[in-house]
Amino acid sequence: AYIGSTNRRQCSRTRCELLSVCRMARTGRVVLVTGANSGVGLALCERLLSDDAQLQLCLACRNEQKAAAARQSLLISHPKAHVSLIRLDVGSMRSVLRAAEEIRQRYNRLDYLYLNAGIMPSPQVDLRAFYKGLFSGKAIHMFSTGEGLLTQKDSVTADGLQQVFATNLFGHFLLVRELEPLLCQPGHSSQVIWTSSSNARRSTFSLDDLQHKQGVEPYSSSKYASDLLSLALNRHYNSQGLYSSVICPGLVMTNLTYGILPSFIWTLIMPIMWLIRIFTNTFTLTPYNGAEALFWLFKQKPESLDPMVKYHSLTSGLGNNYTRTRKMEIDDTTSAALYENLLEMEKMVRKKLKDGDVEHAK
Ligand SMILES: NC(=O)C1=CN([C@@H]2O[C@H](COP(=O)(O)OP(=O)(O)OC[C@H]3O[C@@H](n4cnc5c(N)ncnc54)[C@H](OP(=O)(O)O)[C@@H]3O)[C@@H](O)[C@H]2O)C=CC1
Ligand SMILES: CC(C)=CCC[C@@H](C)[C@H]1CC[C@H]2C3=C(CC[C@]12C)[C@@]1(C)CCC(=O)C[C@@H]1CC3
Repeated sequence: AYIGSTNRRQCSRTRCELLSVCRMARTGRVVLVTGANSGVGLALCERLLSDDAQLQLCLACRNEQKAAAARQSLLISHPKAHVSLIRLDVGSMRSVLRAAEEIRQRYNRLDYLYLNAGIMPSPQVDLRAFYKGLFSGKAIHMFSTGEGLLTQKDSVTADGLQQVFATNLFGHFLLVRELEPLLCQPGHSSQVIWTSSSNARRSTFSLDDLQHKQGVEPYSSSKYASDLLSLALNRHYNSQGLYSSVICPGLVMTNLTYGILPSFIWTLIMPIMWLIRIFTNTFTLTPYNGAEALFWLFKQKPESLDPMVKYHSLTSGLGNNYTRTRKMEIDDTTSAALYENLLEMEKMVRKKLKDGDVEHAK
């Protein structure tokens, strides 16, 4: 379903006016974005500040220098903006707990929590699968999802978790749990927005191997898990005013994709990608375009959102951005089972961290 466009049409004027009235009534909204120092996250911050100068924007990043540079660049275009920094390594559970404590001290509510930080370590492209895919009649599907083309090499974190799982999913889950008091406030609704992917695939995920220790597609598995988890969060927290959604930014040129192919190769094949964009619309290519669905959700009433769909940033052949929904291949039973498993894992991680503190104090 076509649901939005930045190239505004006449018919959407009334809706826009209504939205801006709502916006004025709620100034000073608090927005936290993880992985905000580059790529899609940073482009989102730019777009949010251009839309609402009153925002209290918090960039949650693991690298202080990169975060300070991102803040500086935002302040150059928006000198009066309220932009603060928080140190957060979502792959480290101790860092998540520390950052959450700091956030709870700084703010008394949170309106938007963008769970955007993500990694794809040591990606390998399967060239044979690529050539096969080109002539298989499924080329467009292959280009829009990357299905079957990529494998990654995962590692284990200091917490004993698989790095991709910890970063893309579990650290964010713990963050939501820790920020529950700010997100769930009586008479007030909040949005949690996950940057998922079209690469999320059911077949790469297993409840028996949540962390994807056994496979070679931890990225796809972690993104599918985020789709499931978003549904579970809706089931648990909608009654307390928290609404969760997932988006896909499309294929965007960022540090993540420069890890797949070097940036000069991407530059060389850019004309081919513009051509492919005519057929898929998923080649958003720039971080600004990729942030379209994240920005679109910022402007929606959370109660109107559908927990079963993914919101896709798309860019047409002529370069127009819009957001479109696609039904996800998820179900309540698997989603609830994942949620229960994550709660169990959370208990274990908390205990381990506490025991570690006691041991350290001895
Ligand atoms: N680019 C694409 O084509 C697509 C991207 N996505 C998703 O979009 C999201 C943003 O990625 P994108 O902008 O492309 O890539 P970038 O690499 O530019 O951005 C990723 C961000 O996540 C941060 N990050 C990574 N690990 C951690 C961590 N442990 N703790 C805190 N921050 C961390 C990075 O920080 P640092 O600079 O310190 O590494 C960076 O700011 C990701 O979730 C990705 O999976 C989804 C579909 C397609
Ligand atoms: C001619 C041309 C465009 C070649 C590139 C081939 C592949 C390297 C890409 C085709 C589809 C891409 C894709 C991704 C990575 C690069 C490709 C496999 C992602 C998996 C990157 C991360 C995501 O979250 C989704 C992307 C889907 C499409």
